[in-house]
Amino acid sequence: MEKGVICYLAQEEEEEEIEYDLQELKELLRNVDIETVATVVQRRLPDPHYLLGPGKITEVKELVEREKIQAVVFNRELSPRQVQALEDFFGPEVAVWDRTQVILEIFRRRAQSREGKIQVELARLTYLYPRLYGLGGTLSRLGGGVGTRGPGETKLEVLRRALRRRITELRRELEEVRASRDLLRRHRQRSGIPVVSLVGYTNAGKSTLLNALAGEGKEVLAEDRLFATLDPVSRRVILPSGRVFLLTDTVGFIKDLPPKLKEAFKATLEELETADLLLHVIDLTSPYLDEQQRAVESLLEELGLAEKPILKVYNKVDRYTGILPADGVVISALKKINLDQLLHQIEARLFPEEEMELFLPFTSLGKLEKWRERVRVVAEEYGSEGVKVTVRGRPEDLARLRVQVAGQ
Ligand SMILES: Nc1nc2c(ncn2[C@@H]2O[C@H](COP(=O)(O)OP(=O)(O)OP(=O)(O)O)[C@@H](O)[C@H]2O)c(=O)[nH]1
Ligand SMILES: [Mg+2]
Repeated sequence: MEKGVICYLAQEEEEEEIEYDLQELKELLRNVDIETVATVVQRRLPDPHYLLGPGKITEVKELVEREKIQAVVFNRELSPRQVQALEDFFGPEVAVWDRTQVILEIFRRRAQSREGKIQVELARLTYLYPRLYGLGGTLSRLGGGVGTRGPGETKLEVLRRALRRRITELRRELEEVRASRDLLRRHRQRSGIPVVSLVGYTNAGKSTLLNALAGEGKEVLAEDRLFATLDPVSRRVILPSGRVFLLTDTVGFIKDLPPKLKEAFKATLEELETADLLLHVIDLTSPYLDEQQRAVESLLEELGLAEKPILKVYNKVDRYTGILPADGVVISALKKINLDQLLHQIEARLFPEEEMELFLPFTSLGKLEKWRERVRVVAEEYGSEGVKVTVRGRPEDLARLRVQVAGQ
């Protein structure tokens, strides 16, 4: 682990929000092997050179030297000029990061599939492009691969051109990958299997739930790290009734996702458009449960998905002792608690019940008995020759009932 200091520039933020942001940024940093040993908060207008004020940033530098800190991390996106100025200020031994860069680095480490890798590289290059002033530490730290060093106008121009070319190339590749995925998706739609997508804040337990529902031998990566999942993964899940649906995992959401990343991950989130049902997985034990829930909801809204049927799934009840929420389903994906109820709810939403009216002569009334488990009688109206019953159940059960019991 490297040592890092977080520099937080606050303006309107309340104390509570600052605390939340700091926690989250610390968590993000843990994912790139940086341990936060100090945080510095300043409330002021952004300084054009150093983001924080000159006095404050000097204090930070003293701290960095005293504590032998290797990384200085800012909560806001730095402009190209600020990166340059800060790198000059702290010297070559110290890495200067902003939040976007941290998230990019996490994504880079996690990307597995072809599509995920392309998306991440695109996002990195797009982030990097305007920052190609000189060639400070940023470029080499971000991996480069487009040249090694050498300031000077011409070299810079060459580099920019190379970058532009690479970006165009990657966009084309991404189109290809997407096209083949569309094909896959169309196959799926034709097969008529309903699709359920897991959404939720990072670390809520989506991948764990996917594993728990899909059964043995088909595990996807689940670990106690943010953004464990970068690529959508689908598994077949069998309902108690024997019906099947596809369950799709997605990358975890996060508050204030940098716009560039949002664009880069569009393909992942596009997957959600074809979902018949979204399972919004919520970590009951998170002290930021409300913020996280809101972050997910507003992102869904931005993506035009707010109208989709959504089932809230409150997870990690095994570690929770507070008041249980009144809506949704409460489960533990890890300890497999209440998963049957969850499946039941999924089934009810994917295959809604219908109502049917039947006329039964008194002599046939007994036949209804053996159907009690599959359909429910919701109304009865007695006449002189028989009963008019209203039953609820799944469409195919109702159809069979009509034939067998009533012969109608
Ligand atoms: N105690 C407890 N821990 C859980 C439960 N479900 C998941 N976890 C833990 O929470 C952590 C995150 O789980 P993941 O399934 O990777 O979370 P995720 O939502 O897929 O995270 P991202 O892929 O980063 O978005 C892991 O350490 C899991 O073991 C649960 O029901 N109870
Ligand atoms: Mg996951």
